This record gives sequence, structure tokens and C-alpha cells, in this order.
Amino acid sequence: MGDDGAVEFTKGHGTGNDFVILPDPDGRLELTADLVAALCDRRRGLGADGVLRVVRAAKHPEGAGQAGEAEWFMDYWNADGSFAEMCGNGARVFVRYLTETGLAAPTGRILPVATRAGVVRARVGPETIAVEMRRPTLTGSSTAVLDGLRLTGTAVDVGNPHLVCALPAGVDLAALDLTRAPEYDATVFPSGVNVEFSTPAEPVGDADGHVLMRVYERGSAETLSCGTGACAVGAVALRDAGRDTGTVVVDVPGGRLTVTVAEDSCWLAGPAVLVATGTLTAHRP
Ligand SMILES: N[C@@H](CCC[C@H](N)C(=O)O)C(=O)O
Repeated sequence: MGDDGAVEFTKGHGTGNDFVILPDPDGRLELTADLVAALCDRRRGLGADGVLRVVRAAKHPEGAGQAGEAEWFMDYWNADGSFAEMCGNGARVFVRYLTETGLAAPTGRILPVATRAGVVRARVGPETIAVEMRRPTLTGSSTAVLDGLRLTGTAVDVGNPHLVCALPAGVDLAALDLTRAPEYDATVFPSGVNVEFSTPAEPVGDADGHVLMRVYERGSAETLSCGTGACAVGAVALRDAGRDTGTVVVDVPGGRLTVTVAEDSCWLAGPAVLVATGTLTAHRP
């Protein structure tokens, strides 16, 4: 935020999962749920799946404890103004912003970022940014109902909650109507859940798996991509193949993500792009 109160923004995306990025190094911006929802409105605002506030970890109450490990805190908000613990594509776009603007330079090509789900580490390439997050934990099974179709899925914790529903034979992923939220079991997911729908695809390269995925995100509705969702889908695909670790290519409507599940972590890789910069003229809701 400038001394005159003007708020600058950058718009960016990772495989079509798009974000309004608000630089606020010293944590002076009064970001509210209403302002986030107004910015993310695709008719009356800038339009986005979420907001990434770029704030020094030391200057944010939820980042201060991580300030010794990471200079910057990713303050992520969903499009409806709710918070989420983690956003995989957001982290990749956040790092693109830090490096393009010169706010941070990777040391030995690795850049740590503080998030509500702890510190993640990014590896920066010219097109691809890979981020190392926690290893997904498969916590049990639950069900979702979409358009009268009851699907059994696997609950996965990637820092934020996911329900991965592999589609039964004969159900076409592309034909699912995701204009309305799937129903889920609120006793299993009291804080809501991101629901992924997946189907296997032809082998690609030397990857251990290849799946197609669509997602209905908590707080943002259907998006073109979800990084943590891809990690959840990758972990379930590996489990179903009898593997504990490996690499899964996850194709989403917005492009291709590569998920590598290791013993203790999970790497999410894909493109991250900044597309525009400007100044908010009506930022008071
Ligand atoms: N699109 C994100 C996930 C954003 C948060 C999610 N909607 C939630 O509420 O948990 C990603 O790339 O991981």
C-alpha cells in the first residue's frame, strides 16, 4: 500500500487457478472478507479464485512464528472471503511474484515461504515452479453426492481438507455438472472440503500414474485447477497402484501438474504466470 492509500495489485495464475496478489510487506492493509469477495467477483471486481496477500512473516500474527525460517507469509483467502490453510497453486504463483519483483531471491534455488500450514519450499525455474509441501495423509473414506450421484471417496489432508472421488466406469468426468456444490458429510469435514473427481488416463512418459481431475473448491466453487487437490489425487492414485511414493501426472481443465509423493513430503510442479499489474481505484467495500 502506498503512502496515499493506493493499493497495487498483480494478477497471476497457475494452470488457470487465478489469484489477485496484493503486496502488503508491512501488514498495513485492512483486508476483509468483503473486500476479498469484491475483488474476486468476476463481473464487478478483478475476478479470481482467491487473494494472495504478500506480507512479511514477522508482520503477520499467523506468520510471526515462522519468521526465522521464511521472510514472506502467504496470506491466502478464498474467493468468498474465507481463509484456507494452504493453496498449492497459490504458493507457486506467490513465489513467481516474489522472484519477478525482486522481493526475494532463491538461495541455492530454494525459497522458503511461510503459510498457515507451515513453511513450504519452492524450486524456481523459468516456466515451472515446484513447491514442496507436506506429504498428503489419507484419513479414511467418505461420500459426496453430485446431481443425485453418490460417490465414495478418500479423505485426504494436505494441510487443507480434500475428498478424492474416483469416478465409477461409465461416468464421464467432462459431463459432471459442477455449477453446484457437491454434498458432503459435515461430521467428517466440519470446516468444509474441496472435492476432487478423478479418472485414470493413458500412461505418460515414465510417470507412475496419469489421471484427469476436476475440482469443486471450498470457498471458490469449480476452478480450473487445484494444486493441493492434485497432490491428494496423486497420493490416492499411488495408493491404488500399491505404491507409497512416486510421480503422478495430473491433468486439470487448466493444464498439467506433476505431483511427486516422497517419503516425507510432496512436490507439486507446474507453470506459474503473472499477467497484469494495476492499482485498485475502489477498494473500500
Ligand atoms: N486452489 C488451491 C486450494 C485453495 C484452498 C481451498 N479452496 C480450500 O479452501 O482449502 C490449491 O491450488 O491448492
